[in-house]
Amino acid sequence: MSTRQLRGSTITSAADLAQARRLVIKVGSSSLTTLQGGISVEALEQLVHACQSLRARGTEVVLVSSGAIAAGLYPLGLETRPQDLAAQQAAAAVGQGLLLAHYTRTFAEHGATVAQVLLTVEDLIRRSTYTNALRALEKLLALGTVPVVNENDAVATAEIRFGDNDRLAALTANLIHADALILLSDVDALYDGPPSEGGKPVARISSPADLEGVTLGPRGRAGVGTGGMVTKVEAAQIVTANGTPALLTSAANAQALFDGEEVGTFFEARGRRRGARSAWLAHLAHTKGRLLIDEGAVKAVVHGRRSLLPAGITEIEGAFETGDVVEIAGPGGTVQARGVAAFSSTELPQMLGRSTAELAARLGPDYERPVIHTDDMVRLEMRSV
Ligand SMILES: Nc1ncnc2c1ncn2[C@@H]1O[C@H](COP(=O)(O)OP(=O)(O)O)[C@@H](O)[C@H]1O
Ligand SMILES: N[C@@H](CCC(=O)OP(=O)(O)O)C(=O)O
Repeated sequence: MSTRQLRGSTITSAADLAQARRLVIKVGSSSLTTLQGGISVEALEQLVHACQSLRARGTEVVLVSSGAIAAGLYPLGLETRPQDLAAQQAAAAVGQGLLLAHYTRTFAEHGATVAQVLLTVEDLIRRSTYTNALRALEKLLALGTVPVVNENDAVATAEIRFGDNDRLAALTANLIHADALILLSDVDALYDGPPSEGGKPVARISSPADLEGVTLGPRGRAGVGTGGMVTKVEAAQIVTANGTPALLTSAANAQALFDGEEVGTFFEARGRRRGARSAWLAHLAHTKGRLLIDEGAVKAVVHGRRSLLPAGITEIEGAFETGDVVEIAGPGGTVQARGVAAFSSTELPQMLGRSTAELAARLGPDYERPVIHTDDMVRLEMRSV
C-alpha cells in the first residue's frame, strides 16, 4: 500500500481513507459496551488496534468516544440508562474514568499516549473557547498523542447538551480540518430502511437527494445508543457540506476499512471546505435573531455574494447586539445565510428599506456600512445544526 497522504477533497471512496492525513473517528456506546452492561474490553482493544494500524502509517487520529454513561451504569447498580439528567451525569462521571483507564492502558500497550478532552457545547460556540479547543487539539496531535474526546457530561445541563456524540464528532472534524469523519456504530452501513425491518445497505450518498428514499430509524439496542441513524446522517451532512467526506460502518469493520477495503456507506464531500471562522459561523455560533430579506436581497446576497444592505431587509426578529450572529431568511422564511450583525436590533428598525446614501445623510457616515459585510457571512448549502 502506498504511504501517500490524502486530503479531504482527494478522498473519494472508502478505500482512500486508509491514506488520510488526519481523521476523526467516532465510536458509539453500542459498540463499546456488552449486553450485560459495562465496557467490552474486547471491542475496545480491537478499536485501539485498528486506530494504531492507521497511526503507524502516519495518520493523525482523534477519537470521539461515547460510552461514559453506559460504562457507569453497572458500577452504580443501574440496569438501563437513567432518564433524569443528574443520574446520567453521575453515571458519566463514574464511567468516563473507567473508559479512559481502558483507553490509556490499551493504547499504552501499543506505545501510544492518550489525552482526555471533554467538551461542552459552550466550548464550541463561544469564539474564545472554540479557538482554545482547536489550539489544545492541534498541540496534542503535534505531540503525538491520541486525543479521546467526549462530551463533558458531568457538567452539561439540559439546555447545553449535545445530546449525541455524532454531532460533537462532526463539529470536531470541522474544527481541526480532518480529512474525513468516520462514524463507527453497531450497524455495518446505512440501510434504506431500519435493518430490523428488511432495509438494504446503501454504498454511497452523493447528494442529499440520495437520502430521499432512506428511512432513518431510532437507535438500535434499547437504553444504549442515543442518536440512532438520524444523528449520524446529520453528522455526515455537517461535514460533507464543509468539504469533508464521511464514512459510516460498524466498529467491527474498522480494521477492514483501515486496511483499504470498501466497506460501509461513503458520504461524498459536497461543499467547499470553509475556513475555521466560516465553519464556526455555519455550524457552531449561537444566533440571537433573524433578518428577513426581500427577493432582490436574496439575489444579491445569497447568489451574488454581496454584502447585506438595510434596503433589502423587511423585518427583524429577536434581540441582538452589534457583533452577534444572526440568521438571514428569504421571503419564504427559509434560512439562507448567517452572519455577524454590524448593527443592533434597536438600531436597525429606523434603517430598514433605506439606501445607505440616505442613511448617511440622515444619521451620519457611520450608517453607510452594510448591515452584514459579505466577509462576515456564510451562505448555507443545507439547513445548519
Ligand atoms: N436506515 C438505517 N440504517 C442503518 N441503521 C439504522 C437505520 N435506522 C435505524 N438504524 C439503527 O440505528 C442504530 C445505530 O444507532 P445508535 O444505537 O444510536 O448507535 P451508536 O451507539 O453507535 O451511536 C443501529 O443499530 C440501527 O438499528
Ligand atoms: N457522552 C455520552 C454520549 C452519548 C451518545 O451520544 O451516545 P451514542 O449515541 O452511543 O454515540 C456518553 O459518553 O455516554
